[in-house]
Amino acid sequence: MTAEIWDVIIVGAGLSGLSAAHLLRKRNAKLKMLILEGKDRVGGRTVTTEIPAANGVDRWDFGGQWVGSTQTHILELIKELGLETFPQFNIGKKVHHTGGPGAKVRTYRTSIPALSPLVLLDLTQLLWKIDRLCATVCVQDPWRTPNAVELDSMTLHSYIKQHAWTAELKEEMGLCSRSVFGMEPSQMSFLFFLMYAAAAGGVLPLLESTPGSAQELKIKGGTQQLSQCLAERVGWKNVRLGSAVTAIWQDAEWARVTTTTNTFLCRAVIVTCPPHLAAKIHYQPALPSQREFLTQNMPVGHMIKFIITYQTAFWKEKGFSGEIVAGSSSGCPFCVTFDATSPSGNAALVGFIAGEQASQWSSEEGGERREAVLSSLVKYLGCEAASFIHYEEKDWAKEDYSGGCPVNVMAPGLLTYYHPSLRKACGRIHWAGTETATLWCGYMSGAVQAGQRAAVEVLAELCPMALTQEEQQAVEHSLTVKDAVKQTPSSKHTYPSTTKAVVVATLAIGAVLLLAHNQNALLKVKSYLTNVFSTTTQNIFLL
Ligand SMILES: Cc1cc2nc3c(=O)[nH]c(=O)nc-3n(C[C@H](O)[C@H](O)[C@H](O)COP(=O)(O)OP(=O)(O)OC[C@H]3O[C@@H](n4cnc5c(N)ncnc54)[C@H](O)[C@@H]3O)c2cc1C
Repeated sequence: MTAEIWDVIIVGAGLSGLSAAHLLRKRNAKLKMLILEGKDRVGGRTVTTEIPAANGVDRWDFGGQWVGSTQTHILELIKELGLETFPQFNIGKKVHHTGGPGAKVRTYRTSIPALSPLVLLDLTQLLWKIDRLCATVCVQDPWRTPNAVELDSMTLHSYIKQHAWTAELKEEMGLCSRSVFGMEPSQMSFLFFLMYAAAAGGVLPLLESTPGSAQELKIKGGTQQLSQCLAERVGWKNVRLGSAVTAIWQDAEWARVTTTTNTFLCRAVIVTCPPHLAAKIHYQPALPSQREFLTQNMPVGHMIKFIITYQTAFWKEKGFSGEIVAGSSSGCPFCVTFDATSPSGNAALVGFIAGEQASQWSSEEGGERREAVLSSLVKYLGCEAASFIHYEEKDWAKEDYSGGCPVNVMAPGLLTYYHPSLRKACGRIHWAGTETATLWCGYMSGAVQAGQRAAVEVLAELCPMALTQEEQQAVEHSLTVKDAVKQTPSSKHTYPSTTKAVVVATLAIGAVLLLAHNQNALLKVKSYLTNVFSTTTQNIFLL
């Protein structure tokens, strides 16, 4: 069989692969470029599906959904493709249930969760510490972060255990980890968590649905349109669906890319699949052992996303926003829900079963999972929740060529010893995909940034004249630590002033409560102050 000859082959028609293709096409219309995709659709971890709703049918996202105002790469793409965004509805009471099934279900209206003053104090001190550490992280080269080896040798769980005082906050942090990564805090390196947060501008933007955060806006008509529009611009004839790449061979002249049915020759390859799937492709010659070790040890999260449509948004009528946050001890299968009413007014809720809850509920029958979700919704929002129009869910662990979501994380030790190989090209092979991004890594925006970066690398090899001066410099000189830190949006996001006020108030109340009633807590305060003192001293010496 004779092999087809192309200039560039891109593995994966998700946002990263199609963004790379789009940039290559814009810079050099003559480049012969082919995108090979394992699924029978474009979009990868974004998929928009039509389901029954109050006014007939409507479209909802079952993968990536929200964008935020600091996510410049995705926002520019949305604008370029002529798509529109609309804000996430978050007005009204939010429901919060942690502390065990018997604990009181609380409601609150601000961005500060309904926690006791003591837990709020604990939360504030923990976030403050983590955000200070985030500011020291070099996202581009995380192994250069001060104390990198120590930070990378612990998990998020061990850091929380050491630095959070209250059991409720520990549960709260588990919940956050589950809803952001689809993973438990014990499964990821603390330095990885810091890097991920730093790439988003801090911890708060990962969690809130306020300006600057990850859950601020949604795209009218759904996010899969981004990939469909990109495929249109690149040319559908250059996208081959149902074409999973199984092997990539390289020699001095060519890269040979094979699928189960075809072989292609090309001068450069961009691999955009998530690291655990990139590791399944056979490479000849073998990739450097650092790269192999890295990708074989980057587990992917587990999320089941569900949408439930209703005749009316009864929760809004009752003064609720639709946001429910429930800890694993509450007995609720999901960790979080939000209002998902469509721009055309079809009422819906969206929710996530994630981390250990996803692995537990994934093995149950679909009907049982649905009943458990509904009974929790009835408990938190009222009996109207039982009268739904349609329930639809997607278990991403069962999706071919994804095998989990939303992102791959790194176990302890990987960042300090193996991370340089994550983005470093191996001969003719360049690496993209959201996991390789330095801004909003793990998000759709990161996928676009990473695809564009890989396209620039390929242009530098195949047609350097197509690069801007800035791009040429970026390729020639890998960024310095200082520049990389400067690039992260961290300085843009500050704590809301209300949070600052709460810090002061809760510090005072918490201190009085602690000292007056609890000998054990007194010891914790002492150990905390000693810790702050020793960290400050250490930092002074590190300066
Ligand atoms: C449930 C869920 C919720 C999310 N929520 C958000 C959110 O609200 N906001 C946000 O910004 N992000 C969110 N994300 C993450 C976001 O969707 C991803 O970061 C982004 O889509 C990743 O794009 P990518 O191109 O890097 O990877 P992918 O989309 O995974 O693309 C890789 C492509 O490679 C293909 N592929 C894999 N192996 C092969 C092979 N061997 N041969 C050929 N093709 C192959 C895959 O089929 C896939 O199409 C969410 C994701 C999920 C699943």
